[in-house]
This record gives sequence, C-alpha cells and structure tokens, in this order.
Amino acid sequence: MTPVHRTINKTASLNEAVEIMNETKWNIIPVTDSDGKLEGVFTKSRLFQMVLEEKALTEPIGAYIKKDTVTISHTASYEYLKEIVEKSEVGTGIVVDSDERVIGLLRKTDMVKALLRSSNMLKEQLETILESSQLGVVMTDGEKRIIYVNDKFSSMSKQTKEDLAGQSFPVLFPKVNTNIENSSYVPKVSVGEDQTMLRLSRYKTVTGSKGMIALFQTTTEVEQMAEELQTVKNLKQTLDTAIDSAYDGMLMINTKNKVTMASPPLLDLFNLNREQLLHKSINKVLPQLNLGTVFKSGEAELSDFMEINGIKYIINKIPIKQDGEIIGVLGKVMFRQLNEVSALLKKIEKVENKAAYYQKQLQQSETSRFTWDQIISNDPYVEKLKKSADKAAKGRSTVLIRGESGTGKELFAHAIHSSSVRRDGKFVIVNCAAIPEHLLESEFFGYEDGAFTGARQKGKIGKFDLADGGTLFLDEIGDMSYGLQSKLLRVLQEREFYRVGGTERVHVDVRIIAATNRPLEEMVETGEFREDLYYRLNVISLQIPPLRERKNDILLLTEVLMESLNRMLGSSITGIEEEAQHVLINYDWPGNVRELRNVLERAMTFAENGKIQVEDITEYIVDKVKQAGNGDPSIKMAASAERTAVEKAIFAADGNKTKAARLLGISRSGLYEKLKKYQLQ
Ligand SMILES: Nc1ncnc2c1ncn2[C@@H]1O[C@H](COP(=O)(O)OP(=O)(O)OP(=O)(O)O)[C@@H](O)[C@H]1O
Repeated sequence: MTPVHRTINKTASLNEAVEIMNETKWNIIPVTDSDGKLEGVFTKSRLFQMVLEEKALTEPIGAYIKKDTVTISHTASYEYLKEIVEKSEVGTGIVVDSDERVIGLLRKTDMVKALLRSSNMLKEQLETILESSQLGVVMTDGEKRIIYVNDKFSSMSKQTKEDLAGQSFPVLFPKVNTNIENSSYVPKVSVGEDQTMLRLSRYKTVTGSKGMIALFQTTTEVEQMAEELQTVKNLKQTLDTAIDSAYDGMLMINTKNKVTMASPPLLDLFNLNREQLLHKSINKVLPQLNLGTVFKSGEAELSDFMEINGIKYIINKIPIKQDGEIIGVLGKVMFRQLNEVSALLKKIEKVENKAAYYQKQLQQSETSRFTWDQIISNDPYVEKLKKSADKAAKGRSTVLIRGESGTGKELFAHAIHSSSVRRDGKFVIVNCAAIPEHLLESEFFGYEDGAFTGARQKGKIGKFDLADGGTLFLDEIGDMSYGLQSKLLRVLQEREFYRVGGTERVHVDVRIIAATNRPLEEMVETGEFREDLYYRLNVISLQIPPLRERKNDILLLTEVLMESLNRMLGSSITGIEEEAQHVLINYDWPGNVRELRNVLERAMTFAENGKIQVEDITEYIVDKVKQAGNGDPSIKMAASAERTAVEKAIFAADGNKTKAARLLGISRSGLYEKLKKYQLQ
C-alpha cells in the first residue's frame, strides 16, 4: 500500500490537482470532505478531459470527480484482494481505516504482489506438511504424468524426485485402475519393498483438466497402529473391569469439570444412573464432592466425613497428571466399613479425652481435689456423715474411714483435707496395698544419701516428709504389714521418725486419715492388725454406707456422673431410658459408686441418640437384675430397705437403742430382733 498523506476536496482547482499528481506521481487523488471521509477520486483521465474541454487552471475539479471508487478496508483479507484483482476493472483501490478515513492507495500491481507472497507462503506450508507426512504423496497432471512426489514416496519407491517427475502413473502402477470418477481405495499396492494401501482421488488442475492425487500408507504402519489400538482397547477393558468391580466408588472428571467415568458403587451410593452423570458438569450433578479444588491445589486431598442417606463417606481426591500437567481428577469415594472406622475414630477421640483428663488429674495430685459439694447424695445418713466429717476436719485427730470398695472413702478424705486448716498443705496418698512390703518403709520414711549401695545413691524423700504440714491419706490400711504397723504407730505417737539409713530424728506435723474396707476388729482378734494402732486410728470413725443401701442416690449420682463423663469423653449423652433406670436401681452394686461410674462410662460409649438404653448396659448387670427379679424382688427390696432403716436410726440416735427404736416406731425388743437378723450388733 502507498500511504496517502495528501488529499484534496471538491473545491480544489485543476491547477492544484496537476501539482499534486506531478509531485506524487499518483494517477489518482482521493477527494475527501471536511471530515476526511472519501467522496470520490480525481483521476488522470478526468484531468485529460478537463484539458480537452479547455478548462481554465483555476476551474474547481468538483464536477469531474469519479464517485464509484473501489475502497478496501485496511483489514481486508487476501481472498478479497484476489476477488478485486480478478473481477474489478479499477487499477487502484483506496484503503480506508475503520472510520472510513483515507490512509492509502493500493494499486493492482501491489495487490498482485501481496497475493503472490501469500500464495508462496501457502505453498511452503503445504510442502512442509506433505514432506513431513508419513503418507507417500503423488500428484499427476491431467495426462496422468507425475508432477509432484513427496520425500516419503521417493524413499518408498527408491527413486529420486527428479527421476519420478514426468513418469506416467499408470505405467508405474499398471495394476491400479486409474480410470476413476472421484476417488477409489486400493487395499494392496507394492511400492518398492513396501506393501501399501492406496487412496486415489481426482482434482481439478489450473488448466481445468482432471489430475490425480495418490496417498500411499504402508500396511506395517497401519498394522502397528491397529495393534496399538487393540492394546489400548484391552487396557481400557481391563481398567473398566477393575473400576466396575472396585470396592469403593470412583469418579473421574476432566479439566472442564465434566464427568468422564463413574463406577457402579458410586452410582449406587448417590442413586444415579450413568446417563445422569457422564459428560455432565460435576458442579451441577455432584457439587458436594468438590473435586475441582484439586485443579487449584495440584495435590491429593482427603475430605472430611460426609453423609448421604445415613451412609458416611470420605473422598480421596487424586490429581491425574500427564507430563506434569493435571489433565483430570480421580475421586475415590470410600464408604464401606466407614461406620466402623468412624466408631473407631470416636473411640480414639474418647481415649484421647480420657488421657487428657487423667493427665490433668495427675497434675493436680498431691493437692486435694474434692470438697463436700462434690460428694453427691440426698441420703440423710450420708448428709449427716458429711456434717460429722466436716466437724472432724476442723480438729487434728486421726480419722478412720470405713466402707466397701468404691463407696467414696478417698473422696471423703479429700474433702476433710480441703475443709481443714491444712488445706494449703499437701494431700499425700499412700496405697498401702499397692506398695511391695520391702519398699513400704522407704516409701514412708525416705532414705538418706548413700543408704543403699548401687544405683540408689541419692536420698529419697518419704511420704511423711512430703505431707509435713498437710495430710497423709493411708488407703487400704488393713493391708499394711504387721512390722510396719509398729513403725507407723511410733510416728503417730511421737510425730518423729528416722529415715532409712539415717541417724537423725525427723520431726513432722502430719494429719493422718486412714481408710479400709477390711474388718479391722476381726483382724485385731486374729492378730493380723495391731490393737494399739487400731485404737490410735479409730479416734473418729466414719462408716460410708454401700450404694445398695441408699438406692435413692443411684439416679442422682447417675445424673451427676454422666455430666462429668460427658466432659471427659467429649460426648453429649443426657438421658437414660426407663428400663435402663430400672436396671441401675435394682442392681446390687458390689463395687458401689466406682462400679456405677464404670458401667455408665461403658454405656455412654455405646449409647446412640443421646440416651442410654438397657442394651448399652453391661450384660452381666442386666442378667443379675433379671435373676433377682425371678426370685422375689419385693421381699428382697423390703429386707434391704428395712436393714437400711435400722442402720440409719442407730446412727441418727448416736447408738442409743431406745431412741433408735422410737425413731423407727418399733419396740426396743423389736429393734434387738432386727439387729440380730441383720447382724448389726
Ligand atoms: N458420693 C459420691 N459422689 C460423687 N462421686 C462419688 C461418690 N462416691 C464415690 N464417688 C466416685 O466413685 C469413685 C470411687 O470413689 P473412691 O475412690 O473415693 O472410693 P473408695 O471408697 O476410696 O474406693 P477404694 O476402697 O476402692 O479405694 C470415684 O470416682 C469417686 O469420685
């Protein structure tokens, strides 16, 4: 294109036009309006016309403008130029921009040059394609003489391109029928040593005659491709079978988020058929799976637990990569046995909570942790017991707590310490039954540096030392050896002791609370327990009644224990069904509150829907209650209640039998009978 920097308007004079033509050597000048838009052209022939008509040089050119111009957009295609070159008589086109403003002139020679450039480019592209093709390509003219072959055909036929040019195709391939209308397929044609398949087609040459294009494909290549295709088919078949029989649901999407594969278990789980899923956008059909996130992260991801129709599932999302690029995502939906997995996870969570709970408790050891408020009971006897114990706590006397295992003896000991003046001192627990005999002494009194040879060179602080200024709780005192009983007695009497291997007296200020479920009186009689120690310990004695004798406490304790167990287990079980309540009330509870707590913990682990049901309670307890019910439960219950009433009356009357009989509304002799019956004397 020749750029146009000068135009004229229709008022311009002939003289002006001549000057421009002379200066620019253009045969045509674009005429524009005041906006620069094309109005027409002033051509050399119009100039000659004005001269012939003897127009003055000052004459305006307006009347001689040629209006039917050929305009060409600056973005015009080669196709359009070709059309102008072929069809238009006009020698020069005016190039305009998108606002119709004149920007250049395009002469026919320019157009032809441009077209030539483009067709050369096309030719080069075509040749590159043909030369790099795996097909042998031959072209003939209308006389079936070869005018072109590509490299592949030349190498197949083992002849140079120059040798092949001009040869007659029917002579070269005498067995091939070349008298065809449009195209034909010949399955077996030999080219050199190659067996080929031939596709023959007709095309129209520039001269209008019908030439031929022959495409040769070697059969070994086709066979190889077929083989590869078969392998791919087999692979696909294997993959399909594997996916169909896979245990988990599987689903694949491509980069456009379209589902490309879905396995039967997945269809079952989401209650969909293949048509509803395949080729559909995952964001529309199963948005909840969120598979698309993997395209962003590029990493495999595992989802949280999800739930559909009561079935829990998790999705493993795996990116499918090819040459480092993600080309899709595989979603593995695992749902079988997940309920068990989730139950297991729940259990693990509970165990973790429990561990944390116990850890906390451990941290708090050596300080008392319970007060009277935490001893739960609405039994009047226990209430009175708490009051007495609180009074005892204020003094410094030794307290002996009696009661069956799990009745809360340790709890009482804690509360006594907490409400005593020693509450800021340590609360040290020694379980006399748990420490081996030979270690008890050093546990109690500690030992000096070098008291033992070997590893235990360094001294050790004993429990008495530790509890100085505080309380020493001797649990299971009935299990203490006779020998140690003497030593303990001495410390209780003298408030002083010697460390093992030590020569110095150690003075301590310790409050002793002892507890046992053993019959100390009998043990004194049989010589197992020192009588003097018994009296020393038995200054204030508290007898905690077993749970079966305060049945009213069972449901109250259940409620409170469930609250603390919920905190410990991280659960939210709040209710207990009536039948289950019945079992708890009617069971004998030989392990007392501790057993109740354990039974509840187990039941809460299994409970569903926030309520404990009878099935959640340990089987042997339910069986026991049923067996007892088969005897005469009402008689049993009445007897138990009577025994409790007698015990409570005696306690409330501070052992005064006349007062107790009055409280019970029976005669003194009647009371004696009952005391005998229940062996309470
Ligand atoms: N009245 C109560 N209120 C709340 N919890 C109680 C009560 N009595 C006992 N418990 C709980 O029961 C469990 C057993 O209590 P504790 O250890 O005090 O019993 P124990 O009589 O000392 O048992 P053992 O003789 O076996 O050592 C503890 O978890 C305690 O918190």
